[in-house]
Amino acid sequence: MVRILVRGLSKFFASRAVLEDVSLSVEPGETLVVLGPSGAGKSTLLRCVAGLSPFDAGEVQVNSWVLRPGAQGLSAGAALRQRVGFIFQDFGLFPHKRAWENVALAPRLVRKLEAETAREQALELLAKVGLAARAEAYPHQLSGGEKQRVAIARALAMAPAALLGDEITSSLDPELKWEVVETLLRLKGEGLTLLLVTHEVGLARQVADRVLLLVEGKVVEEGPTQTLLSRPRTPRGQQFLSRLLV
Ligand SMILES: Nc1ncnc2c1ncn2[C@@H]1O[C@H](COP(=O)(O)OP(=O)(O)OP(=O)(O)O)[C@@H](O)[C@H]1O
Repeated sequence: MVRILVRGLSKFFASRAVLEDVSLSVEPGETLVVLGPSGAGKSTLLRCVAGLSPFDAGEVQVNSWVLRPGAQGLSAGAALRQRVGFIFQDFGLFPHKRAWENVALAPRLVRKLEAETAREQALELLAKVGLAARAEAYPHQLSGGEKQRVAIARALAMAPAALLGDEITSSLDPELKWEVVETLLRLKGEGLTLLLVTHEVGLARQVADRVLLLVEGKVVEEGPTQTLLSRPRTPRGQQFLSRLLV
């Protein structure tokens, strides 16, 4: 079971703060959706939590892994990513590899699984995300929703106890979004800790236990999904949500 804690995280690009004193927690098995407009700092926040980007102040703690400011934090991030899966907005699949090969690659290289074991595991994971019949397809032969589900299966192949997802439904048509939401709901049911960032209120409403609003690099407010989305407490939260819901 994984708990994610972020305390007082700040990050600057040149002298401009893109994240300012951001704190959040995701309890084991909980789904937190960070909601915010374009440029709010959502991707940057997720990359800091995954140990993919250095930050300037604060601390990220994922169970016993602690990431601190500077480059040293990034080497701790490499160990952390063995237990935490990261799903990128653009899927990040290898175009010349079949769906199952994309899923089997990291277990082969990092966990040193035998080829046949890695293939069997990949086929099982593709079945779990509803893609058993598409295992032999190349990414260009898959729809956006299918590609995203292969990316989820690939993240699951490292047996993560938590998944971080960056705008994982934003590029999909409405009917394909549902395929991914269904997959997320299933994973949530299995007790995975999920931290998702998005500008889509619909995704937050469908999967989040709690929502955190991030605007211009600052936490505006956070709370249980239904309460926060229907009755934001702060003027900035009200302003942000009314703009999104128009
Ligand atoms: N490498 C970089 N160098 C300088 N500025 C950057 C860099 N990466 C991001 N930024 C800036 O940091 C701010 C936050 O960007 P970020 O991508 O985290 O926002 P976001 O909320 O994920 O936006 P979107 O929803 O549009 O992806 C933006 O103003 C962006 O221009």
